Amino acid sequence: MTLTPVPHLAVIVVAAGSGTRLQGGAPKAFVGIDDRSILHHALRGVFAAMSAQVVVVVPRGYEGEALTDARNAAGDRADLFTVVVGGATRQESVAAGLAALWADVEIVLVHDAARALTPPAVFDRVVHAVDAGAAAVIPTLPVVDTIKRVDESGRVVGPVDRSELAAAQTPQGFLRSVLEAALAAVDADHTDDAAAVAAAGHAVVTVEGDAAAFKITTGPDLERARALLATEPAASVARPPVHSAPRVGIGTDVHGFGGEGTLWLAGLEWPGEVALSGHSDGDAVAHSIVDALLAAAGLGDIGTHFGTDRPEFAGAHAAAFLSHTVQLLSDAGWRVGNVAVQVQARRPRFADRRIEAEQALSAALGGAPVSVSATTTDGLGFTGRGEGVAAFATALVVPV
Ligand SMILES: Nc1ccn([C@@H]2O[C@H](COP(=O)(O)OP(=O)(O)OP(=O)(O)O)[C@@H](O)[C@H]2O)c(=O)n1
Ligand SMILES: C[C@](O)(CO)[C@H](O)COP(=O)(O)O
Repeated sequence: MTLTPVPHLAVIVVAAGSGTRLQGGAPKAFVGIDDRSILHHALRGVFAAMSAQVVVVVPRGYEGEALTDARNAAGDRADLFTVVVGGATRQESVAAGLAALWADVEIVLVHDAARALTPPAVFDRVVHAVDAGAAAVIPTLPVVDTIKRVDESGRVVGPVDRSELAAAQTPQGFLRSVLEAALAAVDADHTDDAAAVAAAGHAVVTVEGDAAAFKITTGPDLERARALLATEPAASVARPPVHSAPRVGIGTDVHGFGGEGTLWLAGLEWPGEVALSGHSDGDAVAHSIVDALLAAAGLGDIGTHFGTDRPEFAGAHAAAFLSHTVQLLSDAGWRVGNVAVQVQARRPRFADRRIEAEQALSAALGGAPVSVSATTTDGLGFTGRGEGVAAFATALVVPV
């Protein structure tokens, strides 16, 4: 992973456009490329390229979705992003992003979410050019088509010398003071930030862009992005692990006796024992593990993913809960390190089946080590009176 070590740097990701040319059924940044949105892929690229404040500018009403995308892309760098509402034009959205910058930011990049597959190397080139002294830097590609000037009726009125043209991309990089002053003084709506800065009298320099930094504007552009991700995900866009360190989590669960059928606990059936009650099988041991894993990964808790509105988990056993949790973790870039769980119960007696329980839970977690311990509470409390079972779990998750 390339992490550009430039202090006082921020990236504004503008994602507040409506996508009228794409017609994707949602604001463009929230349209899916694969199972992830354009914004998610754009933010993954940004977080892969650098460690900096990231301001995400979105349409009103999409702040929640943007937070989820940003959280998934940022991994353990969630303290670095801010989500703000944009304006009616791209320029207004950039201004909204600028207003949210931390006080110590000196260099700012403005990046289109729509250029979702921009490689980290483009960010590097832009940042290094600003860091080396340029007030304004844009990545460009040469224009490859023959260009004509046409009139309103579509009739060609003359040639254009393409040798003096370049196609502008993003991220565009600026000294913060220069961009802020240019946008404060601007009296026209420009389609990119470099135009506003140039209108304010500053030189704009170019660095090499990249074909993969194309802007998803129309349906065929979206198809191109889909094809790139499907055929060469590693080459077309950086999809690195976004977490840099393991994390721990804690979970507890309690169920009372009084359910129907036989007891299920710690992933095992216990013939002859009274069942626990609950929406599922009442397996407090498995549920505490789910909570510990989700907490470790920052993915909420069991109610977030297995609420009573999920009929498929009614009566479900540990394996269903744990394997789905492993999938949620995997989607967010985590795998299970290990789990330790303690069960407090007068019955059932765990001594003879402790290893069997560890093996069942481990298998449901795809082989991660699970330690199970059990204790009574000397007759104290609801577990001591034999009214129910309590379980306490800790879990370690590690970056994939
Ligand atoms: N009011 C706006 C308009 C555009 N953008 C952002 O600016 C980038 C480039 O704009 P464009 O590709 O033109 O996006 P849209 O305006 O959404 O597309 P269209 O012009 O087809 O409606 C996009 O990431 C878009 O989300 C923005 O943040 N706020
Ligand atoms: C900023 C930009 O992506 C540079 O090419 C572009 O100007 C913005 O998109 P639009 O299609 O011109 O609105």
